[in-house]
Amino acid sequence: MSILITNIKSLLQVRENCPSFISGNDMKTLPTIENAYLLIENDTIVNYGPMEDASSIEAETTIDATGKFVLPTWCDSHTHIVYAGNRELEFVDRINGLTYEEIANRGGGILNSAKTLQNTSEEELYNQSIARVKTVMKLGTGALEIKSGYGLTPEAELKMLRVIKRIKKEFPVKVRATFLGAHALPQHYKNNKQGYLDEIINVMLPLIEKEQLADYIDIFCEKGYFDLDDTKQIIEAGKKHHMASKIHVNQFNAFGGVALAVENNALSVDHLEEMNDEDIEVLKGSNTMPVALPSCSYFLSIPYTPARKMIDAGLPLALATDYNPGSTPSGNMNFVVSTACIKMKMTPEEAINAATINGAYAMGIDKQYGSITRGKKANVIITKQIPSYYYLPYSFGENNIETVIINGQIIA
Ligand SMILES: N=CN[C@@H](CCC(=O)O)C(=O)O
Ligand SMILES: [Zn+2]
Repeated sequence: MSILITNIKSLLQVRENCPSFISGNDMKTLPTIENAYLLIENDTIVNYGPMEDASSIEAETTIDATGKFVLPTWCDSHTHIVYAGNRELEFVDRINGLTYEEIANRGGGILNSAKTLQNTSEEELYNQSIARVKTVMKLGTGALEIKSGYGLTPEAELKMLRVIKRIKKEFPVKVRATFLGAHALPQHYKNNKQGYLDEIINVMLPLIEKEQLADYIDIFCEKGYFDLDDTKQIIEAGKKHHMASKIHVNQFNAFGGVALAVENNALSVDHLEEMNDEDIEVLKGSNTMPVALPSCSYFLSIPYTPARKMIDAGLPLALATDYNPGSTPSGNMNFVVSTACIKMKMTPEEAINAATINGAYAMGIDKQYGSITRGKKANVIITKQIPSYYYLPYSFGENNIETVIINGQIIA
């Protein structure tokens, strides 16, 4: 199967030799080819260039992209898209004055979702989750990291991870799985946090490795959830089972979690709504990708990750949705890119770099995803006719996507 896209107004994020990620000042550059073509064969980008070089190329399907832009699909490196039910009652509780923390302390929040998930069959969980996966694919997401963490028992965590594995197998979207057993302390371990950590380390992790259910490990490093010592235990246990770490950290409080993650070579540190100078300093020159989740800040009315300060200090930054029932019931990367520009003062170029190649790095797939590069996977968005690519973040809430191609398959 071959697809030739012709007359592309501008082909975005074209990188012959794509670096693993883009940092600091370089994030301001988005390499493009004007009036371009793109050739896909099966699941791979095989060629591209200016239209005048395309005259002799033939393909089974040709798409005329006159007036339209083509760019890599979004790489959403932080989601909890596999969950059961919703939490719209808590949403109304928050409107009426309760805080996220107060809701969690009453047994709502993550524990509420865990209860629902424990009582949901694997088949039903799969069906609820794939409805969301189909939606985000149509919104231009071609790669998804998906976390467990709403199970909180060996049985329910494995149920979540098996659903993720099935999505990985049955959908063209690229999926990476992260084990987040340490998302919250379950009720039955209320006064025995070490007991739960031991269960994660000695019971869950060996089972997960045996069934090859997770690529990465995660923990919610936050006051009232898990502290630095707990985080160290989880990162080290992950290493023993060949899982690099991606850490929820600095969502509400900054207390050294970023430094701990960097020292331990974490692949990413995610949230970062609260950042002090030391956090920025330790990230410099490291291989750990900072990941901002602006939809979460929007939905919870908490600070936005200080993107400007971080990028101006020379750091890279990735953008992701955090799609989950409690803090971000949305998996729309277009909204994330808009919000990053509007609220975090990222330029459109910075936001697109953050949502493509840097997102790919934050989920360990930068060799095959995140840019228009010969040999990379054929994952592209074709926009509607729009005046410029600035229009993508500018027209927030509007759907500017006409066609999505994932793994060489036309999705929408
Ligand atoms: N912060 C921790 N975990 C999720 C939200 C969990 C929930 O409220 O269900 C997050 O990334 O925002
Ligand atoms: Zn999260």
